[in-house]
Amino acid sequence: MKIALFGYGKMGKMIERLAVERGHEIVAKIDVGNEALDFSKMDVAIDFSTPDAAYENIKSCIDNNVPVISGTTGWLSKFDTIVDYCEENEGAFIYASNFSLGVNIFFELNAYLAKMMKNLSQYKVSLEEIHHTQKLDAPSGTAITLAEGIIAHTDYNGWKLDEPGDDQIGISAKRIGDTPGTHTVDYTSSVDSIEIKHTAHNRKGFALGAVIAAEWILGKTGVFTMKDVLNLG
Ligand SMILES: NC(=O)C1=CN([C@@H]2O[C@H](COP(=O)(O)OP(=O)(O)OC[C@H]3O[C@@H](n4cnc5c(N)ncnc54)[C@H](OP(=O)(O)O)[C@@H]3O)[C@@H](O)[C@H]2O)C=CC1
Ligand SMILES: O=C(O)C1=N[C@H](C(=O)O)C[C@H](O)C1
Repeated sequence: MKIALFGYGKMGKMIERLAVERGHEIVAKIDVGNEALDFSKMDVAIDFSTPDAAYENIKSCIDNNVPVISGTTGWLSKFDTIVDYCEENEGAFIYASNFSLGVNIFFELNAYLAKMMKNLSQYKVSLEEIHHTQKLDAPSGTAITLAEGIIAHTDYNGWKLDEPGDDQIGISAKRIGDTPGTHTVDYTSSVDSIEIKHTAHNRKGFALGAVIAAEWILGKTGVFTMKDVLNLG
């Protein structure tokens, strides 16, 4: 498979390594604008760029009939627009705030726990995410997906960084050293706490998930999720 990498930073380089190990070829490594790109050489594009760049990168892939996988976080105000654009233009697109198998299992566990906690008003939920100091966005995309997973199954009305209202899920975002990504969901009452936690030890799980998603989307049309790719739940 001929893969174009939009974003050749920490994730782009890790994806290159794993993709080549799986027998794929990297035909483009794009770090800035994409004016001179030859889309006809690409079977699939993988975008791990920046919050400012992701929307245009994804749109240009759809415009050129190249299936696109995006893991870039921090651009979700434009997500619905891209979904509509992809459907109108019969493109192929997968976004995931986190491509690792472990986090996608964690998302299922989070939803299951939220359903059990729905009527237990003595417990207040909160989220914590810890990442490396170069991360541009806060809270992390993964923390937002976790919050949305809880909101879908409880009476919480939204989430907020730090100091949440009574009906909001508080998210604490910490930036420490080179931390690849740690997410904790905590339910606390006056007598005890229940915590579930996912810790990434490195970026390999994210990168492998993105390459598997790229292999899966080839030949398909539509907007998909990692739940489709991994056949979870
Ligand atoms: N969904 C998931 O599983 C995961 C998502 N992420 C997300 O992926 C994104 C990238 O993460 P990471 O690799 O760590 O970040 P890096 O900062 O290491 O890499 C981002 C790269 O994008 C480049 N870039 C800037 N502008 C453009 C553009 N217009 N088109 C293409 N590339 C561009 C940057 O180049 P330059 O340095 O020259 O500006 C840089 O090389 C982040 O949003 C992060 O949150 C990260 C890990 C897992
Ligand atoms: O920026 C990162 O590094 C990561 N970003 C994603 C996020 O915002 O959730 C996924 C992972 O946690 C690493």
